[in-house]
Amino acid sequence: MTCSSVQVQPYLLEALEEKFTLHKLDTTTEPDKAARFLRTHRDSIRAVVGTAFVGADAELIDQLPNLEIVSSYSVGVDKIDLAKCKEKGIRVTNCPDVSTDDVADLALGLMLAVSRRLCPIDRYVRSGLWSKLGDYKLTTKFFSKQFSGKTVGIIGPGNIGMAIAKRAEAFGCPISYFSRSQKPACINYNYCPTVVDLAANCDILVVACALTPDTRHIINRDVIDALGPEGVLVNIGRGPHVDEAELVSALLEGRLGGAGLDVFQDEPNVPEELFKLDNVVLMPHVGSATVEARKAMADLVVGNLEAHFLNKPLLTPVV
Ligand SMILES: O=CC(=O)O
Repeated sequence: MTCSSVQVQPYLLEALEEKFTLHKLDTTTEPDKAARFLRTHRDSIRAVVGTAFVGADAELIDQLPNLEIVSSYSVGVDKIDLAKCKEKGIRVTNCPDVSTDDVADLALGLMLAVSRRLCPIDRYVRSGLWSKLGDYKLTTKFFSKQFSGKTVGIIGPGNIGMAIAKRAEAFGCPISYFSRSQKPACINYNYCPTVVDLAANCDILVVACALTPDTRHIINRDVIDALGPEGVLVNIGRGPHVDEAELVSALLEGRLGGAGLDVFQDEPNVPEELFKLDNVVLMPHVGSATVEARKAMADLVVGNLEAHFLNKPLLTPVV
């Protein structure tokens, strides 16, 4: 079995080491070393443990002639070539549901942090400005805005989208949503048939859908312009959902009110222009990074592998 060892917690590595023969592929290593690793182990590898950052693309799959299963330590499976797996009869599993609450909590945290400018105001205290300059003032720089009651627009009312909607409702926020068709479970929410329509009719727009070819750059210039200079974008989905160059220029030019971002186009690289903006909150892709969720995810990864090798039904199959 191979596992990208840089983003997984020791608990998962220990469990994998205890139950399987584990070969750890350090994906931060030079390409030569990774190629040597694959040449050495290619025939013995029957399973790959992927992550939200490194999955199994066509090139990797083609190098592993005996690959039977990809068990991903993530909800999203956008880093796995699912069509290729299907074609080759390779099974794929992920970790749904166990991090839903944590990702939704982070989305709410980002909405609150951007609206109330929590990060720059925290820096105001840490840098000693409170005692030096006196009480924090409603200057343009730290302009804090009410979150309660704002209209929240959700792209993708799946498990995570609905968990976000439920939380935002508790803050008195009316909910609107976009998906390809109206959802019976969203009877109390306002359906918008296009993303531009949704952006034009909400204060805070949240990306909570899966990344597919259809949803790549679902946040483009038209959507950003519809959201406007008072609007806030929150992305807890995947970086490529957003046309990042458009987002950066909209924020720099004041055409968008703010952004709370947990994911980026080219992680771990974040556009440096964003670092100086007080209306932007940046997270290093940590939506599911709680001790509780990550343990449950690790248990699912191992449980799926055990089920596969014991010829039992997979716990959370994707393919
Ligand atoms: O991004 C995190 C995940 O897909 O679990």
